[in-house]
Amino acid sequence: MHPKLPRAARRLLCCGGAAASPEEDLSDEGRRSLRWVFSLRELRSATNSFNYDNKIGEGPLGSVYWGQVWDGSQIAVKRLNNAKNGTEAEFASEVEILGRIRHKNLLSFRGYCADGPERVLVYDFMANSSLYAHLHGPHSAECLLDWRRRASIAMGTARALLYLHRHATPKIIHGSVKATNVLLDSDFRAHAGDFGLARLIPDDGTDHEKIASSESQRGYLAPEYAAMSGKPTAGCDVYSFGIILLELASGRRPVEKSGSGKACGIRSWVLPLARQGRYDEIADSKLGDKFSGPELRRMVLVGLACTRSEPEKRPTMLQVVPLLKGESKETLVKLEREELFSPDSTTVSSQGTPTPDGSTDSAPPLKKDKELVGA
Ligand SMILES: Nc1ncnc2c1ncn2[C@@H]1O[C@H](COP(=O)(O)OP(=O)(O)OP(=O)(O)O)[C@@H](O)[C@H]1O
Repeated sequence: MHPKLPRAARRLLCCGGAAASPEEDLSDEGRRSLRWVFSLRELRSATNSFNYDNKIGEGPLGSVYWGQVWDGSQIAVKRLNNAKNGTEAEFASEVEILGRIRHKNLLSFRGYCADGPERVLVYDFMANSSLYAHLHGPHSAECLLDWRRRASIAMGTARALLYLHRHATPKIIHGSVKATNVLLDSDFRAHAGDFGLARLIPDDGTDHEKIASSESQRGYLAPEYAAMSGKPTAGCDVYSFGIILLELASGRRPVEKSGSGKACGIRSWVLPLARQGRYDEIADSKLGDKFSGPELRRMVLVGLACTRSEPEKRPTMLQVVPLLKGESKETLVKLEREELFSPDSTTVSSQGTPTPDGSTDSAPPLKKDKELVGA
């Protein structure tokens, strides 16, 4: 499995003046001042020629390989199937824009390779794989996600999205928020991955469609997305994030088959239990009784608010962060009243047809953060 170490990654540019040594670069992911361009040869060497044994994942846009570079550090290499038809320089300039977007809860770019038809992105390798792997995948039996870790993953992912929506330059709609894109480092800190990839794939809709219809995206798409011709909004990110909150609290998948064999959205499953105050039954059984009741209730309520059918009724990430922290107690009480006790808020619409997420909401909207509505 161990690939040969490549000779050296070439230093491309140094932001902010002072040149840092590679050691400094690697010791502080969040404030790394160097970025790198990798040659195809180096990446082949790092991944044992994109060997099948090195493959750690596959998404609609390409395959991800584990690799090791000249200094022994580990990388995740995403080889894109179908990057935008542009020159190497155009691709490089888009990647460099994304490379400047840094936050402790975003997956760090280490570099890229644009060589002939090859377009490859290089990221820090996350030792604990993805949230998906721990909740539903190969690591789920190990039960490594205790309540503290789940709460920290929720908050870390919320902070990453808030940063992308409000503070990054340019502001970015993630567009593919889901458990496979929440990567976990050796301390189980969340790093949102795959942000900004819409800038690198063709605008013709094919790849956006591929992402939307991929198995790993199932259950995360906001109901309004279908009408948006592949251009998600901040509200879509909020919806997908809400699904992640419900997953973290309950351990359920975004969509599961019910006893009768019908697909049941996680929101439709959680909502009636929350209405009856049966939060203990919502809680992932793997947690046993080792969770904070008030925090779980908060996570569920915020998750329900984020997954309202009507985008204008969802909170923004700016509102979500203090809500999750427990800082907006009054808003949470209001939200609970609106979400759970609104007379019109049923799991089936008045026509008797389930809505895309299995519920309808008619509670009055929260006060909106203008900058983000429809961003
Ligand atoms: N930096 C990383 N460190 C460790 N594992 C990673 C890293 N990036 C991706 N992976 C693994 O590879 C898997 C596939 O990632 P990838 O982003 O290609 O697919 P996806 O999330 O299913 O789809 P999409 O391309 O729409 O995001 C992830 O779920 C994760 O297990």
